[in-house]
Amino acid sequence: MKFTKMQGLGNDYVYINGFIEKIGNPAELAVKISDRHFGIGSDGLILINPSSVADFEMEMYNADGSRGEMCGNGIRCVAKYVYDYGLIDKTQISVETLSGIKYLVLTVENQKVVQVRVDMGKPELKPDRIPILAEGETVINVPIEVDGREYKMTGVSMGNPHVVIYMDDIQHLDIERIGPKFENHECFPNRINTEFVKVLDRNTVEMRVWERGSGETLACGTGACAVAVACVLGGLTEEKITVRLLGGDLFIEWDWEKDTVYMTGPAEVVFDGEWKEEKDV
Ligand SMILES: N[C@@H](CCC[C@H](N)C(=O)O)C(=O)O
Repeated sequence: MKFTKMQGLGNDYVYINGFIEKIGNPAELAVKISDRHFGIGSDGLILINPSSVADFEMEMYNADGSRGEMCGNGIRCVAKYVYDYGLIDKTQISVETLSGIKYLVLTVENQKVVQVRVDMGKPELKPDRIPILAEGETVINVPIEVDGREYKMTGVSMGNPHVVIYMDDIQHLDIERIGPKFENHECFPNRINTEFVKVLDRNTVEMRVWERGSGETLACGTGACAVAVACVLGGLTEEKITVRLLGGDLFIEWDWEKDTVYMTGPAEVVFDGEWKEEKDV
């Protein structure tokens, strides 16, 4: 089975061309290939499939085999894959995801995609699946107790669920300890992605992320969008911001008039490879 490993700001996935390869059990394969010692090593698996409603479909799995509705860094890499490997020659494409169809604009240099701008769609402020809230309530600075300490969380769904937590010091945060406690908190029966954020100025924030199903990653595109929305709602930043992640910067804009969030960032190929027959699932 042929694959391509790609990364967007260090958020790395194994990509499989679903036009050619047929995968019997993608969730199981995601767990095997993501293993950084016994597999290829990645934050998860992404299948690029035919679609009847868009140019392509993105089918995304986290490292633990769970399904993600959307993946911001992943969808930029899908765009690079389909253009660079000759599946399409347009620089404006559509991709079907579990959270709807996304529209992407590709920047091409020397016949290769170097950057992608994604219309990530409308942020949902009504939190999905947070039992502590009454019907219709939004999650803006709502208290939550985690590991014996009270935090204030802002919940934003970018197709997948996120909570944003502000902190003065994210560098020394013990994310391996606190991340799973948010992810598996009783408030989130479907688990959650958590962004720990320090606001630097009105146009710049830095964040670390604990992703549902993958743990700490170097970047999260949907997470960066959720952070931008939360910061605007909290009066902390302008609508256009740079989000500094461990793997590099993303440029996020919440366009009020269109009520959509744009994410712009890079996408890179790491290597092509072949998964050995005897390991197939
Ligand atoms: N890294 C992604 C998000 C991947 C899915 C997430 N872990 C979930 O389960 O919702 C991104 O760049 O958006």
